[in-house]
Amino acid sequence: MPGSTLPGFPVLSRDFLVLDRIRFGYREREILKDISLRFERGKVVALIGGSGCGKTTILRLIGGQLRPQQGSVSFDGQDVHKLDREGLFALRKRMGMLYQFGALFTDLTAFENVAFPLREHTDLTDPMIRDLVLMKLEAVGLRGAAQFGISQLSGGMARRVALARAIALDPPLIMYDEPFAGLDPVALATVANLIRRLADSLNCASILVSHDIKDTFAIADYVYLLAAGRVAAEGTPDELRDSDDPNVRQFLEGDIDGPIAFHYQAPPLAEDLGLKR
Ligand SMILES: Nc1ncnc2c1ncn2[C@@H]1O[C@H](COP(=O)(O)OP(=O)(O)OP(=O)(O)O)[C@@H](O)[C@H]1O
Repeated sequence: MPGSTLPGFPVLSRDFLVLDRIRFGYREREILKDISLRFERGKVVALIGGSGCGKTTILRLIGGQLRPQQGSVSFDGQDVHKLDREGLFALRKRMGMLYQFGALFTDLTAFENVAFPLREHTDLTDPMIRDLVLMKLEAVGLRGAAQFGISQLSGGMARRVALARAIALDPPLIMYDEPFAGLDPVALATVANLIRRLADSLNCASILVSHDIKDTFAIADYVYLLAAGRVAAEGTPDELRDSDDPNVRQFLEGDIDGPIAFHYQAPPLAEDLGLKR
């Protein structure tokens, strides 16, 4: 029964997380005009698009930090923007988030960083928390670094600790906002590989926001290319690579000239310089 929302039936397949005809603007500035996206468990879905096209905004709409002016976000059968405070709190526990540059607590050890959400959101005993933390650190290959301070970790290791923290509560959804930023090629490939492995082993829906096309395409099952507030193209990495769509070609080839605008929306230059009569 695909997409069932009957009580007791888990929401299946492509309907696990659905953004339906979302329109959103910050005050009068419209960022998303008409965005529909679907995500399923066990799949890595990439959101790509030029800087400022609204990728992070979409993650914040999914997490309920922002409210769309039109359209809806349905997460595991629940309308995110119809939940009350407690409902939202419970929902966010089910969404793991890996922020750009990891955002770890620098005064805590790797172990304590991963333990933090468990202490915050569960009543588990200390021995249980200890075992869970060690298992999460093991999953990212860093059990041996559990007692390291954050300053003792390399950039790639810190990102992996942040990943262990993001999966501490076994979320069915993980959102990655620029997880590769600032990593060297080897650390980047390690983190990319982990994102893929975690999607497979935890069967979680994974949303990957990244500018790194090569590594994103290597692990993604499906890709949405956003431009001008809409989905400009979508498909598997292979389909997009073979696409003749000018938006796709411009983005994949990094051309300055093309349908994706270089200029942030502004009044005519002459007007700003006071030259307009
Ligand atoms: N709190 C805010 N108030 C007003 N405008 C905002 C706010 N946050 C973001 N914006 C604007 O909304 C647009 C989309 O921002 P967003 O961060 O979602 O883009 P993005 O695609 O994630 O960009 P990047 O790839 O550079 O991280 C940008 O033009 C940004 O300036």
